[in-house]
Amino acid sequence: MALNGKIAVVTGAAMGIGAAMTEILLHNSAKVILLDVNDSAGKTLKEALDKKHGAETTLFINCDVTSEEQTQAALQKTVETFGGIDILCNNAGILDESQWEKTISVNLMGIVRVTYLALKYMSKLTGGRGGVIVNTASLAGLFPLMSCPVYTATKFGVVGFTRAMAVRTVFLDAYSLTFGRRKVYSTFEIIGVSQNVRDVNVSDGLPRGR
Ligand SMILES: NC(=O)c1ccc[n+]([C@@H]2O[C@H](COP(=O)([O-])OP(=O)(O)OC[C@H]3O[C@@H](n4cnc5c(N)ncnc54)[C@H](O)[C@@H]3O)[C@@H](O)[C@H]2O)c1
Ligand SMILES: CC[C@@H](O)/C=C/C=C\C[C@@H](O)/C=C/C=C/C=C\[C@@H](O)CCCC(=O)O
Repeated sequence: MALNGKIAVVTGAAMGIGAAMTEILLHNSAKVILLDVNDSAGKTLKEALDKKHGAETTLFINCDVTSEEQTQAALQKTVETFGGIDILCNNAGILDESQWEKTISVNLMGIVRVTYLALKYMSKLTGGRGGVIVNTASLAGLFPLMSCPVYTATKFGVVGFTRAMAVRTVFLDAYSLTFGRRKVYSTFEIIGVSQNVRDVNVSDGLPRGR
């Protein structure tokens, strides 16, 4: 996907990997909506990005991905402001074994929540223009870290959810098509593991890899 002109939502964008994703997207002429629960860090980064890339290229929205209401409002404001969503980077995450319920709520439930709410705007099945969803997992989603079992569980969950959604989306797209040859793109990528499901050739209605 060419990034220039695309509208990208990044969760946990105020610092760390999310801030780095934001810089790369802006460097490639995408517009970025930064969602983060840390209001001061988000506003500070927005000020710096305004000077570097121009104020019209970003929007910071204070948003807790554990809140359905805040997430829905942030995505709605994104679409009202920029006209749609092409890219979703589900990046927000914490590592805190002493707060295991919060860890599950942010790392796994947060990604499911933002994905499902964003698909209402992104999916071609509901009037969207399609796009890409990138979920940040971890090596801890591929093999267990004995030092952080709950974090590990959330990241295994992210990997599983992402892989299942990648196949499901292509499958649904394939079945929503009239039979015939048409390219269907659906790419869900995980940091560390890339699950690309694309270029599905639909003939008998069953998706076939290239
Ligand atoms: N740093 C690493 O070594 C590493 C390795 C593998 C995977 N990861 C994953 O990368 C992602 C980012 O990690 P990081 O190292 O940049 O962490 P970080 O702590 O630097 O940044 C995380 C950001 O997410 C935000 N955030 C936390 N809870 C939130 C919530 N409920 N709603 C909205 N925003 C919230 C924080 O405010 C912060 O700005 C995480 O999912 C993490 O699990 C990190
Ligand atoms: C999520 C908040 C962020 O700021 C901190 C992230 C820190 C680590 C993230 C994790 O996804 C990556 C872990 C990778 C570990 C890789 C190899 C060894 O360190 C494994 C050590 C064995 C163990 O700790 O059990």
